[in-house]
Amino acid sequence: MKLTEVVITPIAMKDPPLRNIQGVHQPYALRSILQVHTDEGLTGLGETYGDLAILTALRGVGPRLAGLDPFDLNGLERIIRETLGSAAGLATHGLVGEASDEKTLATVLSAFEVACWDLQGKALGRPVVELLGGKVRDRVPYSGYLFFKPATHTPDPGYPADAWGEAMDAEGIVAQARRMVGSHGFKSLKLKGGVLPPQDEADVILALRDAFPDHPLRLDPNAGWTVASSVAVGKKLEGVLEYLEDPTAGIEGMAEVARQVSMPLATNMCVTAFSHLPPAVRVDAVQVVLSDHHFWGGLRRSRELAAICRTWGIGLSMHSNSHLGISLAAMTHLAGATPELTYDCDTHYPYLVEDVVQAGVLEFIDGAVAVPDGPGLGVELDLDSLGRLAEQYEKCGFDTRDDITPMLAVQPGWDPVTPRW
Ligand SMILES: O=C([O-])C(=O)C[C@H](O)[C@@H](O)C(=O)[O-]
Ligand SMILES: [Mg+2]
Repeated sequence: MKLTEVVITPIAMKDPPLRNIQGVHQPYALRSILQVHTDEGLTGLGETYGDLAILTALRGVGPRLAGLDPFDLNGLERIIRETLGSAAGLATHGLVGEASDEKTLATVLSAFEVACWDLQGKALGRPVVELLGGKVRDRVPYSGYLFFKPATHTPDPGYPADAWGEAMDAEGIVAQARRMVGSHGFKSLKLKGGVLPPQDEADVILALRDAFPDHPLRLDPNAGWTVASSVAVGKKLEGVLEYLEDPTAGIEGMAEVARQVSMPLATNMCVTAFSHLPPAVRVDAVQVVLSDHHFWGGLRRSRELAAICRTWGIGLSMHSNSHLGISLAAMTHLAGATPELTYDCDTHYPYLVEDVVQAGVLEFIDGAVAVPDGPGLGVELDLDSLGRLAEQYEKCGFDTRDDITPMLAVQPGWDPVTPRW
């Protein structure tokens, strides 16, 4: 089997005004959807960031893949490395640490690698989870991801407001959590912080603890705090959080906090590439790494990350950005075959109101998604929906994620500086 043609479609999907340290989500989140065709009539699917820089890099690689065997993942990496050359070092959005050549390569590789896994599974009539070694769990548990948010976007994007309403205080977040748990059955909760002053966010966590006495809780201010603030919150929430995620910036800063608080520290910001692991291990900066196949280089490399974490006694969790069903399917196959993943994975999926894959395969029951059992990723592209979201991309007026500009519309003069507190 040989690859013949790659079709890359940028899409825009409606996204609620979710707040974070960098500001607020734009009314549309951008993704790139890959269809990788073969001479045997099979099509492999991939999904990654939709930012123009990544889209351009993907488009540069696509035509170079003609003739490649989708089982030749080393060959895939070689071609991508050669093609990117000095185009590496592109900025990736989404609060996942600094850009680097290593990360650009990993991001571009991942998008095509997942499509190749999909093709391999389709060719063999086997789900991807079996190609990764088989299921270690039938259902993958996800955590309910809570966000501070206003009720509507500013300015009005011209479509009806999302169904979640405002959540800018403890009462709003507890109500959002009740709704998340009620509709999806999540058994753990993560609060995106970096929005209110740290002690207020700690109080929101305490309110969640009262409302959900048995749910493991996480708080993630995306490196918005100083070491001193991080330690103060860490002490206040001792015994309350299952982990504190990226309270402060950098390996050294995280190590300083880790020395003074009792709960594990987790990251998807200071350890986001293999080269970050040795310095982080040396100073015991993080006790949990959030994997993310989109920027760690795909499913194979995510398994390598899992092995390194196992070796060094580091816990493994999973990060997400706003994503569609192809990504959720890939995350679920990967987690389904990765025993080291002992924490519930993150997902933004409950905020999604439109998808490019058929309904009914990826459902949250008791907070978990069953590993799809169809060949490959087990999801099919809905071409009508893809066309509609592609049209939305053309009209939406964005080609790159930017949380700062819409925040300035909400609050003129707002200062994006970090650490903020
Ligand atoms: O765990 C994280 O750091 C994230 O999920 C990063 C994302 O960019 C999130 O903060 C968001 O979507 O606003
Ligand atoms: Mg995080």
